[in-house]
Amino acid sequence: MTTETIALPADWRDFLALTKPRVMTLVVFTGLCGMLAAPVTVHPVIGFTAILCIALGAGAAGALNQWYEADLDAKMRRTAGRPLPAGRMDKQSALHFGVGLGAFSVLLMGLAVNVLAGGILAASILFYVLVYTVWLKPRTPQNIVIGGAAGAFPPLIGWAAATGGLAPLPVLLFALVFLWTPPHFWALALFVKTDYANAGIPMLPVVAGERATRTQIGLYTIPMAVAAIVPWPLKLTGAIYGVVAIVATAWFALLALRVATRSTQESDTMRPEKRLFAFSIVYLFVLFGAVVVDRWLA
Ligand code: HEM
Ligand SMILES: CC(C)=CCC/C(C)=C/CC/C(C)=C/COP(=O)(O)OP(=O)(O)O
Repeated sequence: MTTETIALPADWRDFLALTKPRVMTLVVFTGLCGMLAAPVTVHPVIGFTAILCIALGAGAAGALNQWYEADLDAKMRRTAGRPLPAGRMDKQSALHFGVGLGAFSVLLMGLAVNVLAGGILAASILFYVLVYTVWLKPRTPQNIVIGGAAGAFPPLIGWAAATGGLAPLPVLLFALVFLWTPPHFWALALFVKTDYANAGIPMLPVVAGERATRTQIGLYTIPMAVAAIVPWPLKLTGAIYGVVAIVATAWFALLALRVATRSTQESDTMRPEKRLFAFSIVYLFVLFGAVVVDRWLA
């Protein structure tokens, strides 16, 4: 009899889980909206290929992140059930899958769509894996501020895929996701703080405490709101987007203000923090959807 853990064979669901499919839906949506916001008509085959490449590239980034962090993921309740820490997949398969998928997505984007879109896709995968996952995440609570740039690239990739160039609107959309990431993540970090502390990851609530994290959430919401609303006065979008952005941003700001100004009791349920985190996701879907509706209806 042996006491060794026998790894169960991974099936397609485990490979899908490696790509972090739920997070990636929003990544792909922002890329799609970046593409549809551009003032050109994209050939459907090129458009479909570009979106497929963003999805595969983002999936590759997620797989390489999980390959590198298998030991850390095993220490956190939220992530312990993932294919690698749960022993359903060996690390080499995850590495091969991530590298293969990433190379394929970048090559396909570069060859079938254009070199700029392929180049930014490659940069976002490398940024997420090397700059965020390997370098910053284990070292500094500013990890997600700088590393978060990786997740902000898709609107630029979508726009570049459609036009072969860049313009002020996708740059502002990049800024919006970039400035949105700290309130999005730190709201969650407040209620999964113990997980990060157990795994020894220096996330802001663990290192600087809850009070400082709440203040930072409030502070980042201000430039985020500016980036969200400013495309309208700059005439980069029309009034449909402007009104949606103002209403949704006001709502976001109220939830963020509640989180920023509150003191937490030990037994607290963290409801305002959970609401801000949940709304942060709806917020980006709504704003990016509004950019496209505005472009096509106005
Ligand atoms: C460094 C930046 C970011 C960090 C550290 C971060 C972290 C997280 C974490 C830990 C979760 C918890 C759920 C899970 O384990 O899947 C989550 C959920 C989510 N994140 Fe982020 N995130 C970041 C940036 C982004 C970006 C750029 C997007 C999309 C544009 C995004 C979209 C989402 C979505 C849609 C969910 C909900 C997933 C679900 O329903 O399970 N995140 N994020
Ligand atoms: C187009 C392209 C390549 C995009 C890259 C996508 C990207 C950077 C998404 C960022 C979102 C994300 C899952 C962060 C969490 O990482 P984490 O390691 O802190 O979360 P975890 O603890 O759940 O693993």
